[in-house]
Amino acid sequence: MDVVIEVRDARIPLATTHPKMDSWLGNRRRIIVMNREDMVSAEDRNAWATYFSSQGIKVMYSNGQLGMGTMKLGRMAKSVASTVNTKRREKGLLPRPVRAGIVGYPNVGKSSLINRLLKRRMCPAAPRPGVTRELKWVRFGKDLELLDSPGILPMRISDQTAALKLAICDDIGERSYDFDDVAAILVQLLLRHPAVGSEAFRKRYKINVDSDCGKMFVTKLSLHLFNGDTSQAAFRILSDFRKGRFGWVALERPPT
Ligand SMILES: Nc1nc2c(ncn2[C@@H]2O[C@H](COP(=O)(O)OP(=O)(O)OP(=O)(O)O)[C@@H](O)[C@H]2O)c(=O)[nH]1
Repeated sequence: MDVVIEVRDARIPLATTHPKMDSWLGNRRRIIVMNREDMVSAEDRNAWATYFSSQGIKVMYSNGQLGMGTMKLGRMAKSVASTVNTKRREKGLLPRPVRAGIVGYPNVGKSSLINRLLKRRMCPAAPRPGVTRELKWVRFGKDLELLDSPGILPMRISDQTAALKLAICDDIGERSYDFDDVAAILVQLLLRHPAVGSEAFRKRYKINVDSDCGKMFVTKLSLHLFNGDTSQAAFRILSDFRKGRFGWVALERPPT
């Protein structure tokens, strides 16, 4: 690969980068794509753009579902890797297409981005993690080749908070977590979130939040709506968050 396009979930840009990514990159150029731009606020987008530019990292936003940002991504990949062909020409070799590898965690939108860029359904995309199962090169025009890859996760996610955020954002398979626990943590995160808070919960579910304990709220909601079935209550909270019913908010802010 001449350039690595690392796709992240804009709601959790830190939890969706592989801890070994920097060492794998070596001298390769990298573009970070913050996909799911529609699922965060303009304020979140600006904060992260400022953070990455202060680190000298090229970053762009995209919406893999609607195709926003994909043409820019194609152009950016070609320009970032243009030195490949300059070097080939110097050696008397014919130019070849730039090879861009698209990598990232499961379900962040890699295949959707490629399909949108190619305007064809070349790579399977679905609303669940683990759909892409093999490496696949696809050609875009005469001077760019893209490699779609299966979502990669560390063998063990040592950072439990990151693991919980992946579960909240549906970026890891449902079988690997407990809905009740994950929903309880989500409640806690949203109660503390400046753009959400307890009022959003009161309005949505017509019950008061008595404490900042997420588990207590899941239990209370289960009694209010689901005859005490906490799994159903947990599922409702998670799916409301994923549908933007608490507003489109990022769960991570740039480090200060
Ligand atoms: N709202 C929204 N949904 C998106 C966006 N990009 C992709 N999706 C949806 O997210 C789901 C996952 O997208 P995929 O393209 O299959 O993700 P992937 O990274 O290739 O997933 P794996 O095959 O598991 O590695 C699909 O239902 C897409 O329609 C986006 O920018 N916004």
